[in-house]
Amino acid sequence: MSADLEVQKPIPPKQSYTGWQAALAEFFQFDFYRTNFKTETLAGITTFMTMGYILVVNPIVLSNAIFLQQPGDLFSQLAVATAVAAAVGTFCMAILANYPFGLAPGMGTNAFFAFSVVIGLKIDWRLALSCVFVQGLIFIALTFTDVRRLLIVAIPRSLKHATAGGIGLFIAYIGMSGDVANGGAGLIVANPATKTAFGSLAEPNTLLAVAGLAMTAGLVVRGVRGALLFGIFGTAIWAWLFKVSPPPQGFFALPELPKDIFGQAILGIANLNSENFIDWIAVLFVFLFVDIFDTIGTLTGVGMRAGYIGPDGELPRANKALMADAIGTTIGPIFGTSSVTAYVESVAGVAEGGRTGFTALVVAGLFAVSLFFIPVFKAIPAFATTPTLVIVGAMMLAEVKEIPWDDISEVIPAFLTIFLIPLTYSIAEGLSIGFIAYPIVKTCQGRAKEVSGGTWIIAGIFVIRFIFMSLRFHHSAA
Ligand SMILES: Nc1nc2[nH]cnc2c(=O)[nH]1
Repeated sequence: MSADLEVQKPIPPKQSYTGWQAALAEFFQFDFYRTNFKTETLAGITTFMTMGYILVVNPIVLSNAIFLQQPGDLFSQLAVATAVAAAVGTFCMAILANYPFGLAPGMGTNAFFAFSVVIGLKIDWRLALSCVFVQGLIFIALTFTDVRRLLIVAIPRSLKHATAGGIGLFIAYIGMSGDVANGGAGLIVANPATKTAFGSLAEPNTLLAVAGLAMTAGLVVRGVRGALLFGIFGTAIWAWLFKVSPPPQGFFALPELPKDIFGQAILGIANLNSENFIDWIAVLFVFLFVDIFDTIGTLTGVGMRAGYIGPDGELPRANKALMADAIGTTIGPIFGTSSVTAYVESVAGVAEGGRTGFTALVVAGLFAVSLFFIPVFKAIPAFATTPTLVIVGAMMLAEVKEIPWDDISEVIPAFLTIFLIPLTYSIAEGLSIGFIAYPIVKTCQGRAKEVSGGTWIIAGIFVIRFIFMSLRFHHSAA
């Protein structure tokens, strides 16, 4: 990222720990990454705070589709399923891959699950969960075959930078476009004539999000440690003091075990019959595609920001990171939630200095603990995370400076990727359009030889997928 946007932080000196702290520091390679417990813990809390909204939003989305008598009646069980899936996936990321990435059910696929698959295609929610489960198993198998690592290598370098930049816009868009009715900032709102428009500063959520942004930006530019986290808590406290959103109504609450959903993903396979089989397979491939490319896009984009991607374009330990994601995706539906993915919000912790799996361990621990403190997390309004998401988005966008802007054959695919990731609300869609454009533009310029075999193959698969999707779903997936 560019030096003028970077929050300049001194590199912490090597630490000398003893006992269990030394063992942990060695396991997570603190010396190699020049980090320490304080930085990693702060980073973990920051990432968790920016992701925490999923504990409330995911159950809201899924409870439109997963219910017994009426929508919403399994909300509490879905909240527990969300926390367990996020904790397990993130824990695997910490232990297997030593990366500071938080994982949770993705916001793209949960809406696709609820509105397109269960409500639109009328596939029973148990059967839809079985789809996610089987997709997770295929994901694990693919990781063993090394296919996914090869996919990462096949992404042209300019598209990797473009994905990082696109994620920057995406994360800021997530932060600004949350619905006021759900505690969001409402800075960008839906508009029937123009699709989107500027919200209203007469809305208290919006006004406080803007004030929080000014405060957080002030802290960040002055290089205050923990600025992003202060931004979240500061904005939330203002919201409570000004009675814009209610303060925590309690502290501790025993979680409701997901007894009505647990295991349905496996039992649900029994509902498969000759009538729904084709749709089930089609949905399975959509989940698989979105999950693989969302994860790869996120790992590459956030990995670039954290400085893991070397000049060879490879992400070290990619297969382990992908395996953590695949395990999360396989376990999630057993508890009752849609695919788990590496979260773009992880970049907030990276911006706070988080570099190792210890950051992820803190995130996983907080997700596990959150099971008992749902009232507190429920009280932090989504708009309190807007300042952090916007500032981190600005930091990530700086990645696009690495794109060779004077070479139009690199610029067109890169631009399409940057532009479409936020506007389609999908890293996978933005990346796939860039992938298709890349060989086309290069060939038109007479430079087809510069395109690797892997890029041609993936672009071909994407073309087939788009044709298939438009025939089967009439609209794009998550
Ligand atoms: N990568 C990623 N990050 C997210 N953050 C919120 N939703 C998503 C998602 O679907 N994918």
